[in-house]
Amino acid sequence: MLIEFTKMHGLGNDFMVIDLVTQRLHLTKELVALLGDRHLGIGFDQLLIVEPPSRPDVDFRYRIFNKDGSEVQQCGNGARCFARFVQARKLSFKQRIRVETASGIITLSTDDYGWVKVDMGKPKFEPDEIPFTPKTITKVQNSYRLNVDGTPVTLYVANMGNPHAVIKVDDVLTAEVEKLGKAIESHPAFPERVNVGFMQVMNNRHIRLRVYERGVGETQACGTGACAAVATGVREGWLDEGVDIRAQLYGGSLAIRWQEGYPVYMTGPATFVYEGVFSPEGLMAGAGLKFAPAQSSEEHRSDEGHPYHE
Ligand SMILES: N[C@H](CCC[C@H](N)C(=O)O)C(=O)O
Repeated sequence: MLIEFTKMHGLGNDFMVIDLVTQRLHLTKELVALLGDRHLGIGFDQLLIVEPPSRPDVDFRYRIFNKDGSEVQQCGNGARCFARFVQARKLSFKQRIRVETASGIITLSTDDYGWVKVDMGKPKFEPDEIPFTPKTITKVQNSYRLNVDGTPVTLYVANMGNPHAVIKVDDVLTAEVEKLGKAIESHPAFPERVNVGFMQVMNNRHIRLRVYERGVGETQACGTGACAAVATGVREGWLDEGVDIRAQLYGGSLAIRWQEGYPVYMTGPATFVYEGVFSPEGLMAGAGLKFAPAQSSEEHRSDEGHPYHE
């Protein structure tokens, strides 16, 4: 059995995108991790799955898996690629697409120049909404002091459907992204782990950002990370509210806009790289793993079930 896929990226945050509307695939954590392996598989930061909607008021279901095989609630750069993918595969002829994700519904709007604007929903900042559950909460205004391997770190927390920690730094180029990012990503204070953003405020309309992503490591760009960072900056008065803020990442810039009480809007590009096919049986056999083909249309959900809140 061969499965068609498309390789895409959003500012260098790279994805494998699979249409499970017209194809069937039995997704397991092992198969996802194998597909994400840049030597044994295709290689990606995240795997994006397009599924039929489970409710009449949306166009598709959008599922996201990190390269470590973990299924997560949201992926901003991926959402832009999702919109361009479903149009290219003629799964939708709409310019405004509503998709359900594990963290709720988002709306994707494409223009004639290849850019995509996404309503990413409203940010949440309360610890239990992240979730952020340190043994003792040391709060200074909206920031928290967290002991990271003996070093006190000041961070902000935000949920964009997925959990984010945001650290304000003087210079992203000298920030200890790998060391601190790794330690905070799996810190016990974040029971679902966390994406860790390092934000340098250039001026009230421009930030530089690096993100150590949950389940991946540092990526070239992170859409939800940019949304979490800008929302934090607006809330702290470092950034202007209600206007496009330039979020400059290694892979390029996104336009992020937010003001209290409204969703975060993210606008940016989505890029096609190549199309291909793969054999799940061949891939798993090559890695010494057994592949069980999908039995029924329900079978292509991941073994662990899905984190959908019906
Ligand atoms: N790269 C993605 C974020 C993926 C988030 C994932 N790493 C998680 O575990 O939440 C983005 O553009 O928003």
